[in-house]
Amino acid sequence: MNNFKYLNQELFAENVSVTQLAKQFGTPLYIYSKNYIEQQWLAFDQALAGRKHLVCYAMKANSNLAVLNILAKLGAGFDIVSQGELERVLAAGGDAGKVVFSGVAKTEAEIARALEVGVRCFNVESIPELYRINEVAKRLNKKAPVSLRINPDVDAKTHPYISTGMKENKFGISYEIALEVYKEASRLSHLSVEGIDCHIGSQLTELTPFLDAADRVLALVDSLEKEGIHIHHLDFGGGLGVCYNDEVPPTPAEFVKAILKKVENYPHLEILFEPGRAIVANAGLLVTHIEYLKHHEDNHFAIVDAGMNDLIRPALYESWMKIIPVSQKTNQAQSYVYNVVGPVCESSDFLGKQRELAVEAGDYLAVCSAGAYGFGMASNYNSRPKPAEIMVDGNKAYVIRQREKYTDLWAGEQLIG
Ligand SMILES: Cc1ncc(COP(=O)(O)O)c(C=O)c1O
Ligand SMILES: N[C@@H](CCCC[NH3+])C(=O)O
Repeated sequence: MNNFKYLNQELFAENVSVTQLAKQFGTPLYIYSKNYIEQQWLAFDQALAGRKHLVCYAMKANSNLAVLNILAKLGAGFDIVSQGELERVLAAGGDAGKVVFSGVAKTEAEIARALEVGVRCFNVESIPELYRINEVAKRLNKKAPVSLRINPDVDAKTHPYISTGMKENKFGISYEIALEVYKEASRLSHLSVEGIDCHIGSQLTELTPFLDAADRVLALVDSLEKEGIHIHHLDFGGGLGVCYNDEVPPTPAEFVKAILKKVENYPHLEILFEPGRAIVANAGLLVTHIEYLKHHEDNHFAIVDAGMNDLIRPALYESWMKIIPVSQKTNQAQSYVYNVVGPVCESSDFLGKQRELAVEAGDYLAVCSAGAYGFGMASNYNSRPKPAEIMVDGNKAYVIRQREKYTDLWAGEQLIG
Protein backbone atom coordinates (compact mmCIF):
# COMPACT_ATOMS: atom_id res chain seq x y z
CA MET A 1 0.00 0.00 0.00
CA ASN A 2 2.83 2.34 -0.81
CA ASN A 3 3.21 5.05 1.80
CA PHE A 4 0.16 3.93 3.78
CA LYS A 5 1.04 1.15 6.21
CA TYR A 6 -0.16 -0.45 9.41
CA LEU A 7 2.06 -0.03 12.44
CA ASN A 8 0.86 -1.74 15.61
CA GLN A 9 -2.49 -2.27 13.86
CA GLU A 10 -2.94 1.47 13.21
CA LEU A 11 -2.91 2.89 9.68
CA PHE A 12 -0.22 5.48 8.99
CA ALA A 13 0.14 7.95 6.14
CA GLU A 14 3.92 8.18 5.86
CA ASN A 15 4.74 8.71 9.59
CA VAL A 16 1.45 10.22 10.67
CA SER A 17 -1.42 8.31 12.28
CA VAL A 18 -4.54 8.39 10.11
CA THR A 19 -6.79 8.20 13.19
CA GLN A 20 -5.07 11.27 14.59
CA LEU A 21 -5.65 13.18 11.32
CA ALA A 22 -9.29 12.08 11.18
CA LYS A 23 -9.86 13.26 14.77
CA GLN A 24 -8.03 16.53 14.22
CA PHE A 25 -9.57 17.53 10.87
CA GLY A 26 -12.86 15.62 10.83
CA THR A 27 -14.20 13.32 8.16
CA PRO A 28 -14.66 12.77 5.27
CA LEU A 29 -10.99 13.60 4.74
CA TYR A 30 -8.63 13.21 1.81
CA ILE A 31 -5.03 12.42 2.77
CA TYR A 32 -2.16 12.41 0.26
CA SER A 33 1.48 11.33 0.50
CA LYS A 34 3.89 13.91 -0.89
CA ASN A 35 6.73 11.44 -1.25
CA TYR A 36 4.63 9.00 -3.25
CA ILE A 37 3.59 11.72 -5.70
CA GLU A 38 7.22 12.72 -6.20
CA GLN A 39 8.35 9.12 -6.55
CA GLN A 40 5.78 8.37 -9.26
CA TRP A 41 6.53 11.46 -11.36
CA LEU A 42 10.26 10.79 -11.06
CA ALA A 43 9.69 7.18 -12.16
CA PHE A 44 8.42 8.49 -15.52
CA ASP A 45 11.04 11.21 -15.76
CA GLN A 46 14.00 9.00 -14.90
CA ALA A 47 12.91 6.24 -17.26
CA LEU A 48 13.13 8.85 -20.02
CA ALA A 49 16.66 9.97 -19.11
CA GLY A 50 18.94 10.16 -22.13
CA ARG A 51 16.12 11.18 -24.43
CA LYS A 52 14.66 14.65 -24.91
CA HIS A 53 11.37 14.45 -23.05
CA LEU A 54 8.67 16.11 -20.98
CA VAL A 55 6.33 14.46 -18.48
CA CYS A 56 3.13 16.52 -18.39
CA TYR A 57 1.03 15.62 -15.36
CA ALA A 58 -2.64 15.29 -16.40
CA MET A 59 -3.93 17.56 -13.67
CA LYS A 60 -7.58 16.59 -14.03
CA ALA A 61 -6.63 13.61 -11.85
CA ASN A 62 -5.96 15.90 -8.89
CA SER A 63 -5.63 19.62 -9.34
CA ASN A 64 -4.97 20.79 -5.78
CA LEU A 65 -2.45 23.65 -5.96
CA ALA A 66 -0.11 21.92 -3.52
CA VAL A 67 -0.01 18.82 -5.73
CA LEU A 68 0.73 20.97 -8.79
CA ASN A 69 3.38 22.93 -6.93
CA ILE A 70 5.19 19.78 -5.78
CA LEU A 71 5.33 18.58 -9.38
CA ALA A 72 6.22 22.00 -10.81
CA LYS A 73 9.24 22.10 -8.49
CA LEU A 74 10.40 18.79 -9.94
CA GLY A 75 10.20 20.31 -13.44
CA ALA A 76 6.90 18.78 -14.52
CA GLY A 77 4.84 19.93 -17.44
CA PHE A 78 1.05 19.82 -17.27
CA ASP A 79 -1.70 18.44 -19.49
CA ILE A 80 -4.70 20.76 -19.17
CA VAL A 81 -8.24 20.67 -20.54
CA SER A 82 -9.65 24.07 -19.58
CA GLN A 83 -8.69 27.64 -18.79
CA GLY A 84 -9.49 26.89 -15.17
CA GLU A 85 -6.75 24.27 -15.20
CA LEU A 86 -4.36 26.71 -16.90
CA GLU A 87 -5.01 29.35 -14.24
CA ARG A 88 -4.37 26.73 -11.56
CA VAL A 89 -1.01 25.83 -13.12
CA LEU A 90 0.00 29.48 -13.12
CA ALA A 91 -1.24 29.98 -9.55
CA ALA A 92 0.81 26.96 -8.44
CA GLY A 93 4.03 28.27 -9.99
CA GLY A 94 3.96 25.99 -13.04
CA ASP A 95 5.62 26.93 -16.31
CA ALA A 96 3.15 27.80 -19.11
CA GLY A 97 5.85 26.83 -21.60
CA LYS A 98 5.51 23.24 -20.39
CA VAL A 99 1.73 23.07 -20.75
CA VAL A 100 -0.06 21.01 -23.39
CA PHE A 101 -3.70 21.95 -23.92
CA SER A 102 -6.03 19.02 -24.69
CA GLY A 103 -9.84 18.94 -24.82
CA VAL A 104 -12.51 18.83 -27.51
CA ALA A 105 -14.29 22.11 -26.85
CA LYS A 106 -11.66 24.84 -26.46
CA THR A 107 -13.40 28.22 -26.61
CA GLU A 108 -11.99 31.32 -28.31
CA ALA A 109 -11.33 32.89 -24.92
CA GLU A 110 -9.46 29.80 -23.73
CA ILE A 111 -7.34 29.70 -26.87
CA ALA A 112 -6.55 33.41 -26.57
CA ARG A 113 -5.48 33.04 -22.94
CA ALA A 114 -3.31 30.02 -23.75
CA LEU A 115 -1.61 31.98 -26.55
CA GLU A 116 -1.15 34.99 -24.29
CA VAL A 117 0.69 32.97 -21.62
CA GLY A 118 2.59 30.92 -24.22
CA VAL A 119 1.59 27.29 -23.77
CA ARG A 120 3.87 24.64 -25.21
CA CYS A 121 1.29 23.13 -27.57
CA PHE A 122 -2.41 22.79 -28.39
CA ASN A 123 -3.48 19.18 -28.81
CA VAL A 124 -6.07 19.79 -31.52
CA GLU A 125 -9.08 17.49 -31.52
CA SER A 126 -11.01 18.50 -34.67
CA ILE A 127 -10.77 20.38 -37.99
CA PRO A 128 -12.97 23.30 -36.88
CA GLU A 129 -10.77 23.68 -33.79
CA LEU A 130 -7.72 23.92 -36.06
CA TYR A 131 -9.32 26.80 -37.97
CA ARG A 132 -10.40 28.49 -34.77
CA ILE A 133 -6.88 28.38 -33.30
CA ASN A 134 -5.47 29.79 -36.55
CA GLU A 135 -8.00 32.65 -36.49
CA VAL A 136 -7.37 33.54 -32.84
CA ALA A 137 -3.60 33.42 -33.39
CA LYS A 138 -3.96 35.66 -36.43
CA ARG A 139 -5.97 38.19 -34.43
CA LEU A 140 -3.31 38.21 -31.71
CA ASN A 141 -0.50 38.26 -34.24
CA LYS A 142 0.99 35.03 -32.90
CA LYS A 143 1.90 31.62 -34.25
CA ALA A 144 0.12 28.81 -32.40
CA PRO A 145 2.08 25.60 -31.78
CA VAL A 146 -0.16 22.63 -32.60
CA SER A 147 -0.15 18.88 -32.43
CA LEU A 148 -3.06 16.85 -33.77
CA ARG A 149 -4.63 14.41 -31.37
CA ILE A 150 -5.01 11.31 -33.48
CA ASN A 151 -7.73 8.82 -32.74
CA PRO A 152 -6.01 5.57 -33.70
CA ASP A 153 -9.13 3.38 -33.35
CA VAL A 154 -7.48 1.06 -30.84
CA ASP A 155 -9.45 -0.78 -28.18
CA ALA A 156 -7.96 0.25 -24.83
CA LYS A 157 -9.75 -2.66 -23.09
CA THR A 158 -10.92 -0.45 -20.27
CA HIS A 159 -14.31 0.75 -18.98
CA PRO A 160 -16.30 2.22 -21.92
CA TYR A 161 -16.73 5.54 -20.08
CA ILE A 162 -12.95 6.04 -19.92
CA SER A 163 -11.99 4.68 -23.33
CA THR A 164 -11.13 7.52 -25.71
CA GLY A 165 -9.29 6.12 -28.71
CA MET A 166 -12.01 4.37 -30.69
CA LYS A 167 -13.95 5.66 -33.68
CA GLU A 168 -17.14 6.06 -31.71
CA ASN A 169 -15.42 8.25 -29.08
CA LYS A 170 -15.68 12.02 -29.40
CA PHE A 171 -11.93 12.52 -28.99
CA GLY A 172 -9.29 13.30 -31.57
CA ILE A 173 -9.07 13.28 -35.35
CA SER A 174 -9.73 10.01 -37.22
CA TYR A 175 -6.62 8.22 -38.26
CA GLU A 176 -7.86 7.90 -41.86
CA ILE A 177 -7.97 11.65 -42.41
CA ALA A 178 -4.98 12.59 -40.25
CA LEU A 179 -2.54 13.06 -43.13
CA GLU A 180 -4.91 15.39 -44.99
CA VAL A 181 -5.54 17.40 -41.83
CA TYR A 182 -1.79 17.76 -41.24
CA LYS A 183 -1.39 19.06 -44.79
CA GLU A 184 -4.12 21.60 -44.16
CA ALA A 185 -2.58 22.58 -40.80
CA SER A 186 0.80 23.19 -42.43
CA ARG A 187 -0.87 25.51 -44.98
CA LEU A 188 -2.48 27.70 -42.30
CA SER A 189 -0.50 30.89 -41.78
CA HIS A 190 -0.67 31.22 -38.00
CA LEU A 191 -0.02 27.63 -36.96
CA SER A 192 3.25 25.85 -36.41
CA VAL A 193 2.91 22.08 -36.64
CA GLU A 194 4.89 20.63 -33.73
CA GLY A 195 3.89 17.07 -33.03
CA ILE A 196 1.49 14.14 -32.95
CA ASP A 197 -0.60 13.39 -29.89
CA CYS A 198 -2.55 10.32 -28.94
CA HIS A 199 -4.40 9.29 -25.77
CA ILE A 200 -6.50 6.14 -25.98
CA GLY A 201 -8.08 5.84 -22.56
CA SER A 202 -7.55 5.58 -18.86
CA GLN A 203 -6.79 2.75 -16.40
CA LEU A 204 -5.12 0.57 -19.04
CA THR A 205 -3.50 -2.44 -17.46
CA GLU A 206 -1.85 -3.97 -20.53
CA LEU A 207 0.86 -2.66 -22.81
CA THR A 208 -0.57 -3.98 -26.09
CA PRO A 209 -3.09 -1.18 -26.79
CA PHE A 210 -0.40 1.46 -26.11
CA LEU A 211 2.01 -0.31 -28.47
CA ASP A 212 -0.63 -0.70 -31.19
CA ALA A 213 -1.39 3.00 -30.95
CA ALA A 214 2.34 3.81 -31.08
CA ASP A 215 2.68 1.79 -34.29
CA ARG A 216 -0.04 3.84 -35.90
CA VAL A 217 1.51 7.10 -34.71
CA LEU A 218 4.92 6.10 -36.15
CA ALA A 219 3.40 5.11 -39.48
CA LEU A 220 1.93 8.60 -39.60
CA VAL A 221 5.33 10.16 -38.83
CA ASP A 222 6.70 8.34 -41.90
CA SER A 223 3.83 9.49 -44.12
CA LEU A 224 4.27 13.07 -42.93
CA GLU A 225 8.01 12.96 -43.68
CA LYS A 226 7.21 11.89 -47.25
CA GLU A 227 4.99 14.94 -47.56
CA GLY A 228 7.75 17.18 -46.23
CA ILE A 229 6.02 17.78 -42.90
CA HIS A 230 8.61 17.45 -40.15
CA ILE A 231 7.34 17.18 -36.63
CA HIS A 232 9.34 17.62 -33.43
CA HIS A 233 7.59 15.63 -30.75
CA LEU A 234 5.40 12.60 -30.07
CA ASP A 235 2.96 12.78 -27.18
CA PHE A 236 1.75 9.34 -26.11
CA GLY A 237 -0.83 10.68 -23.65
CA GLY A 238 -1.58 9.15 -20.28
CA GLY A 239 -3.73 6.20 -19.34
CA LEU A 240 -1.38 3.90 -17.45
CA GLY A 241 -3.49 1.98 -14.95
CA VAL A 242 -2.91 1.36 -11.26
CA CYS A 243 -3.70 -1.46 -8.88
CA TYR A 244 -7.08 -0.95 -7.19
CA ASN A 245 -7.70 -4.60 -6.45
CA ASP A 246 -5.59 -7.32 -8.05
CA GLU A 247 -4.63 -5.68 -11.35
CA VAL A 248 -0.94 -5.88 -12.21
CA PRO A 249 -0.37 -2.99 -14.62
CA PRO A 250 3.09 -2.29 -16.00
CA THR A 251 5.14 0.04 -13.80
CA PRO A 252 5.86 3.53 -15.18
CA ALA A 253 9.43 2.37 -15.95
CA GLU A 254 8.22 -0.73 -17.84
CA PHE A 255 5.68 1.31 -19.73
CA VAL A 256 8.15 4.03 -20.74
CA LYS A 257 10.79 1.44 -21.68
CA ALA A 258 8.36 -0.33 -24.02
CA ILE A 259 7.45 2.94 -25.75
CA LEU A 260 11.09 4.03 -25.98
CA LYS A 261 11.89 0.76 -27.73
CA LYS A 262 9.20 1.54 -30.30
CA VAL A 263 10.66 4.97 -31.01
CA GLU A 264 14.34 4.07 -31.03
CA ASN A 265 14.60 4.72 -34.76
CA TYR A 266 13.27 8.23 -34.25
CA PRO A 267 15.94 9.69 -31.94
CA HIS A 268 15.35 13.26 -33.07
CA LEU A 269 11.79 13.34 -31.71
CA GLU A 270 11.09 14.58 -28.19
CA ILE A 271 8.84 12.21 -26.23
CA LEU A 272 5.96 13.51 -24.12
CA PHE A 273 3.64 11.66 -21.75
CA GLU A 274 0.52 12.85 -19.92
CA PRO A 275 0.09 10.53 -16.92
CA GLY A 276 -2.48 11.43 -14.28
CA ARG A 277 -3.79 8.45 -12.34
CA ALA A 278 -0.43 6.62 -12.20
CA ILE A 279 1.08 9.58 -10.36
CA VAL A 280 -1.59 10.32 -7.78
CA ALA A 281 -4.13 7.48 -7.38
CA ASN A 282 -2.17 5.48 -4.86
CA ALA A 283 -0.90 8.62 -3.19
CA GLY A 284 -4.32 9.17 -1.64
CA LEU A 285 -6.89 7.86 0.83
CA LEU A 286 -10.41 9.00 1.61
CA VAL A 287 -11.08 8.54 5.31
CA THR A 288 -14.66 8.17 6.47
CA HIS A 289 -16.45 7.58 9.76
CA ILE A 290 -19.01 4.84 10.30
CA GLU A 291 -22.16 6.54 11.54
CA TYR A 292 -24.40 3.49 11.81
CA LEU A 293 -24.49 -0.22 11.14
CA LYS A 294 -27.82 -1.48 9.86
CA HIS A 295 -28.74 -5.15 9.57
CA HIS A 296 -31.85 -6.41 7.87
CA GLU A 297 -32.12 -10.11 7.14
CA ASP A 298 -29.19 -10.82 4.82
CA ASN A 299 -28.49 -7.16 4.13
CA HIS A 300 -25.79 -5.45 6.14
CA PHE A 301 -25.03 -1.79 5.68
CA ALA A 302 -22.11 0.20 7.00
CA ILE A 303 -23.46 3.73 6.69
CA VAL A 304 -20.57 6.17 6.50
CA ASP A 305 -20.17 9.95 6.33
CA ALA A 306 -18.57 10.01 2.83
CA GLY A 307 -20.84 9.80 -0.17
CA MET A 308 -20.88 9.79 -3.93
CA ASN A 309 -20.50 13.56 -3.85
CA ASP A 310 -17.09 13.09 -2.19
CA LEU A 311 -15.96 10.12 -4.30
CA ILE A 312 -18.07 9.32 -7.35
CA ARG A 313 -15.98 6.58 -8.98
CA PRO A 314 -17.86 3.59 -7.50
CA ALA A 315 -21.26 5.09 -8.41
CA LEU A 316 -20.24 6.32 -11.86
CA TYR A 317 -18.18 3.41 -13.18
CA GLU A 318 -18.91 0.71 -10.60
CA SER A 319 -15.22 1.04 -9.78
CA TRP A 320 -13.91 -1.31 -7.13
CA MET A 321 -11.83 0.51 -4.56
CA LYS A 322 -10.27 -1.19 -1.56
CA ILE A 323 -11.84 -0.30 1.81
CA ILE A 324 -9.85 -0.98 4.97
CA PRO A 325 -10.26 -0.25 8.67
CA VAL A 326 -8.07 2.59 9.91
CA SER A 327 -7.57 0.83 13.23
CA GLN A 328 -7.47 -2.93 13.44
CA LYS A 329 -7.53 -2.81 17.24
CA THR A 330 -11.28 -2.67 17.71
CA ASN A 331 -11.83 -5.65 15.48
CA GLN A 332 -13.37 -7.84 18.15
CA ALA A 333 -16.61 -6.95 16.33
CA GLN A 334 -18.51 -9.63 14.49
CA SER A 335 -17.67 -9.75 10.83
CA TYR A 336 -20.38 -9.26 8.18
CA VAL A 337 -20.42 -8.78 4.46
CA TYR A 338 -21.34 -5.11 4.21
CA ASN A 339 -22.43 -2.68 1.58
CA VAL A 340 -20.55 0.48 2.50
CA VAL A 341 -22.99 3.26 1.70
CA GLY A 342 -23.02 7.02 2.06
CA PRO A 343 -25.49 9.69 3.21
CA VAL A 344 -26.63 10.85 -0.23
CA CYS A 345 -30.22 10.22 -1.28
CA GLU A 346 -29.45 7.96 -4.25
CA SER A 347 -29.36 4.18 -4.36
CA SER A 348 -26.14 4.44 -6.33
CA ASP A 349 -24.51 6.13 -3.35
CA PHE A 350 -22.06 3.45 -2.32
CA LEU A 351 -18.31 3.26 -1.84
CA GLY A 352 -18.09 -0.52 -1.95
CA LYS A 353 -20.37 -3.53 -2.08
CA GLN A 354 -20.05 -6.94 -0.50
CA ARG A 355 -17.06 -6.16 1.69
CA GLU A 356 -16.26 -8.39 4.61
CA LEU A 357 -15.51 -6.15 7.57
CA ALA A 358 -15.38 -6.55 11.34
CA VAL A 359 -16.31 -3.04 12.40
CA GLU A 360 -18.36 -1.03 14.86
CA ALA A 361 -20.19 2.26 14.53
CA GLY A 362 -17.69 5.01 15.33
CA ASP A 363 -14.79 3.30 13.55
CA TYR A 364 -12.96 4.93 10.67
CA LEU A 365 -12.59 3.32 7.26
CA ALA A 366 -10.17 4.31 4.50
CA VAL A 367 -10.97 4.06 0.81
CA CYS A 368 -7.64 3.36 -0.89
CA SER A 369 -6.28 4.65 -4.20
CA ALA A 370 -8.46 7.75 -3.90
CA GLY A 371 -5.78 10.29 -4.88
CA ALA A 372 -6.90 10.39 -8.54
CA TYR A 373 -10.35 11.44 -9.72
CA GLY A 374 -11.46 11.68 -6.09
CA PHE A 375 -11.62 15.25 -4.80
CA GLY A 376 -11.41 16.55 -8.39
CA MET A 377 -14.79 14.99 -9.20
CA ALA A 378 -16.41 15.91 -5.89
CA SER A 379 -19.58 17.98 -5.86
CA ASN A 380 -21.88 19.68 -3.38
CA TYR A 381 -24.86 17.43 -4.13
CA ASN A 382 -27.26 17.27 -1.17
CA SER A 383 -25.63 20.53 0.03
CA ARG A 384 -22.68 18.67 1.38
CA PRO A 385 -19.47 20.67 1.84
CA LYS A 386 -16.42 19.26 0.08
CA PRO A 387 -13.96 17.56 2.42
CA ALA A 388 -10.60 18.92 3.58
CA GLU A 389 -7.44 17.72 1.88
CA ILE A 390 -4.26 17.00 3.83
CA MET A 391 -0.74 16.47 2.48
CA VAL A 392 1.58 14.36 4.59
CA ASP A 393 5.33 14.69 4.25
CA GLY A 394 7.24 12.38 6.62
CA ASN A 395 5.96 13.24 10.07
CA LYS A 396 4.38 16.54 9.05
CA ALA A 397 0.80 17.07 7.90
CA TYR A 398 -0.35 20.17 6.02
CA VAL A 399 -3.90 21.30 5.35
CA ILE A 400 -3.83 21.91 1.61
CA ARG A 401 -7.55 22.69 1.45
CA GLN A 402 -9.91 23.46 4.28
CA ARG A 403 -13.21 21.64 4.52
CA GLU A 404 -15.79 23.91 2.90
CA LYS A 405 -17.93 25.98 5.23
CA TYR A 406 -21.71 25.86 4.92
CA THR A 407 -21.72 29.49 3.78
CA ASP A 408 -19.42 28.47 0.87
CA LEU A 409 -22.31 26.37 -0.39
CA TRP A 410 -24.39 29.35 -1.43
CA ALA A 411 -21.64 31.86 -2.20
CA GLY A 412 -22.64 33.72 -5.38
CA GLU A 413 -26.34 32.87 -5.09
CA GLN A 414 -28.80 35.76 -4.85
CA LEU A 415 -32.32 36.19 -3.63
CA ILE A 416 -34.63 37.96 -6.07
CA GLY A 417 -37.58 40.27 -5.49
C1 LIG B 1 -5.94 13.89 -23.05
C2 LIG B 1 -5.69 13.16 -21.77
N1 LIG B 1 -4.43 13.04 -21.34
C3 LIG B 1 -4.15 12.40 -20.19
C4 LIG B 1 -5.13 11.82 -19.42
C5 LIG B 1 -4.73 11.15 -18.17
O1 LIG B 1 -5.16 9.88 -18.06
P1 LIG B 1 -4.73 8.97 -16.84
O2 LIG B 1 -5.18 9.61 -15.60
O3 LIG B 1 -5.43 7.72 -17.12
O4 LIG B 1 -3.23 8.83 -16.91
C6 LIG B 1 -6.47 11.90 -19.85
C7 LIG B 1 -7.56 11.22 -19.12
O5 LIG B 1 -7.93 10.13 -19.49
C8 LIG B 1 -6.75 12.60 -21.05
O6 LIG B 1 -8.01 12.74 -21.46
N1 LIG C 1 -12.59 10.00 -14.14
C1 LIG C 1 -12.11 8.71 -14.59
C2 LIG C 1 -10.96 8.79 -15.51
C3 LIG C 1 -11.23 9.69 -16.65
C4 LIG C 1 -9.99 10.02 -17.35
C5 LIG C 1 -10.11 11.33 -18.04
N2 LIG C 1 -10.18 11.24 -19.49
C6 LIG C 1 -11.88 7.80 -13.39
O1 LIG C 1 -12.20 8.17 -12.31
O2 LIG C 1 -11.43 6.70 -13.53
